[in-house]
Amino acid sequence: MSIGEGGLPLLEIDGVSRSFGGVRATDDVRLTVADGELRGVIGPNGAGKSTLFSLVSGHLTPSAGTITLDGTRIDRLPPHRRAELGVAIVFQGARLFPGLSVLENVAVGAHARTRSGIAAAILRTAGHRREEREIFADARDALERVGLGEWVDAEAGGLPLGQQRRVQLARALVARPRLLLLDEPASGLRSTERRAFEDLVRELHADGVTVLLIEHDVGLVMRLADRITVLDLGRVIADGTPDAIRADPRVIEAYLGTGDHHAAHP
Ligand SMILES: Nc1ncnc2c1ncn2[C@@H]1O[C@H](COP(=O)(O)OP(=O)(O)OP(=O)(O)O)[C@@H](O)[C@H]1O
Repeated sequence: MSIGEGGLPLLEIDGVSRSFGGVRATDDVRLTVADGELRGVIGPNGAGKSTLFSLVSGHLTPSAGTITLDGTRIDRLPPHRRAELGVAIVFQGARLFPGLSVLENVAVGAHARTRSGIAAAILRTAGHRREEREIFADARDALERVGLGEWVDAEAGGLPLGQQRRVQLARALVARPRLLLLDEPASGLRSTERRAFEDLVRELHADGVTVLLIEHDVGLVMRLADRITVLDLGRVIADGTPDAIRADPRVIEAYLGTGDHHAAHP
């Protein structure tokens, strides 16, 4: 049995729909991620993966249905409130502050759990200074964890894309998330960078981090995930272990598609 199976539910997406005009981008999606699980979400172009990701991160709200994190409804909360509750996001594409150091970029990720607020930041109270020291210590730990311990002082914008993606991951980890959302984290990476990133996600998962991974690279998801949910035209068409998904005729049809509604193949 792999990690996460049979664990308590952490994320529950229940009957979630979201339309854009006449298009049902997600349609009655149900998906439960267990604590400690690495769940992959795949599907052809336009299947609703990005929409689902935004519904969990809080950048979109559902037209119907509920999303709960460890029993707390989050589907109406703004992204920063979800972050405070433990949802951390690595968005598609690197979005670092290029002129800041690697360490500073990661320290920004700790914002979700700071307590002393803006006034303290301006007044530089003792509490704030202590908090700042803690944040930078945690940022160093997170960078060690992603293999960038030697790079803390480097300018983030000068790093190769594979390293930048690691900085993003560290930035998400420093907030000590309960759920790590990864949106196409391997996109744009060269094959060696891609394999190294894959190993890193595997290590984090082995350490107990719960991950929801949305990814175009089906092979990568098959290798990493405990379970995979397959979307097609906004609906869940399959949900199971990588082996079960690989053999599922509906999945094969959705990808190799007889219909002309699918623009791409895996
Ligand atoms: N902001 C929007 N406005 C209008 N239509 C949208 C919007 N976002 C998504 N859609 C539509 O919703 C459907 C699902 O799109 P979504 O981007 O979620 O799919 P996807 O699986 O992430 O696709 P891809 O793999 O190509 O990124 C598509 O038909 C898309 O055109």
